[in-house]
Amino acid sequence: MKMEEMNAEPMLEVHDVVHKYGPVTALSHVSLSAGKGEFLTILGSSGSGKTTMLRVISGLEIPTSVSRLRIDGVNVAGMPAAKRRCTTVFQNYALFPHMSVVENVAYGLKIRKVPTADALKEARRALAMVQLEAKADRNIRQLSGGERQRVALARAVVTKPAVLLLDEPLGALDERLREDMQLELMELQRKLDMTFVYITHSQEEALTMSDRVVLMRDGRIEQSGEPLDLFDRPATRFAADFMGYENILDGRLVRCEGGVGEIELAGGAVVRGTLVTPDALPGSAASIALRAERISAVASEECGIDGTLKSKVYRGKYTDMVIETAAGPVRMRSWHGAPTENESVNRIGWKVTDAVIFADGGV
Ligand SMILES: Nc1ncnc2c1ncn2[C@@H]1O[C@H](COP(=O)(O)OP(=O)(O)OP(=O)(O)O)[C@@H](O)[C@H]1O
Repeated sequence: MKMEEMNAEPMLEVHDVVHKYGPVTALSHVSLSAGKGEFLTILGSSGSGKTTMLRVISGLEIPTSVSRLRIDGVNVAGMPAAKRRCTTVFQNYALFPHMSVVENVAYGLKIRKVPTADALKEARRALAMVQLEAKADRNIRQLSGGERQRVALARAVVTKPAVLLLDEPLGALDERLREDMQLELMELQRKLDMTFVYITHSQEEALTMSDRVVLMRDGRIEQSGEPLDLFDRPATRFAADFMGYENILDGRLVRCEGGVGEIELAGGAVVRGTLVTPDALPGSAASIALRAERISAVASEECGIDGTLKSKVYRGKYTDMVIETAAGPVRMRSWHGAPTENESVNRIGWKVTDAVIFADGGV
C-alpha cells in the first residue's frame, strides 16, 4: 500500500505521549501513527520504551499524559482496555492449557457474547488462515511452539481488531522457525489488510517485515521511515550503529554540495559520502558510516582512503578484513571470487551513494 493512502486514513494515532514509572521516564513526547493495512514496527533495544508504548495503546497502561490517542478515529484515552478495538499477541502465547485449540480461538468471541456455534465456526475459519484447521480439536499441550504462536495469532485476529499489537511474538522460537513465521505473518497481514504494530529488538526482523519502522532510543524516536531509509540512510550515529554499520568514523564536515558531503577524518584524509543531514554546516562535527561489504580494494572507486591490510579471517562464503588507515581501522568484507581477495591492499574505496555522512546531533 502506498504511504499517502496509509496516512490519509490513520487507524492508529498517538500524539505526544509521556509515560513515567516513578522517576523513570519510559516515553518522552512520542508521536506515531499507522494507516489501514500498514505493518508498522517499533524497533529498539531493551528498555527503549517499546512495550510501554504497546501497553499505552492497548490500555494496560494509562499514560502520564497524551494529547491524542485514537484507534480507527475513536478517542480511546481513558477508555478501558476491553473496549478498545485492538488486541495484543504476546511472546508467551498466553493460551489456556485446559481448552482445545478451537476453544482457545473462540474464547475472545464468547466473552463478546457471540453464540457458541457461531464463535466456533469463526474460530475454525481463523485457524484455516494460519494453516491449523486440521489440529483444531487437539489440546494446546500437543502443539509445537510455532503452532502455539499461530493459535495465539488466530485467537487475536478472530475478533477483527482495528489494530493488532504484537509484542515480540517470535522471540521464543528458534531461528529457522522464526524466519518461516515472519513470512507467514506478512502473508496473514496482507490477507487481512489489518493494521499491525509489531515490536522487536531485531533490526533484521524489522527490515524484513515492515512497511515502516520507528527506531526508539531511551523513550524517544531516534528515526522513523521505510526499512530502506533506515538501512541505507541512518540519520544519526546511534541509528547507524543499531542498523549494523561496521564502520563509523568521526571527523569534521569540510564541504557539502548537491547532497554530497566531504568530511576530514582524523589523520587528515578527506572522504566523501551522501549527506543525510542537509542542514549541516561546514565546520561542524560529523561522521561517515560505511558497511563492510560496500567497501572494496578497487582503486577506481569514486572515493576512498589509503590503508594496509592488518588482519584477514576466512569465514566460508566471505573474508573479513581489517584495513589500517590514518583514520583508524576499517572493516571490509570481501566475497569469494572478488578481485581483492588474493591481492595486497594499499587503498580502499566506495561509491558515494554507499557511504552516509551525518552531522553529529542528527537531524
Ligand atoms: N512497571 C515498571 N516499573 C518501573 N519501571 C518500568 C516498568 N516497566 C518498564 N519500566 C522501565 O521503563 C523503561 C522502558 O521499559 P519498556 O519495557 O517499555 O522497554 P522495552 O523497550 O519494551 O524493553 P524490552 O525489550 O526489554 O521489553 C525501562 O527503563 C524500564 O526499566
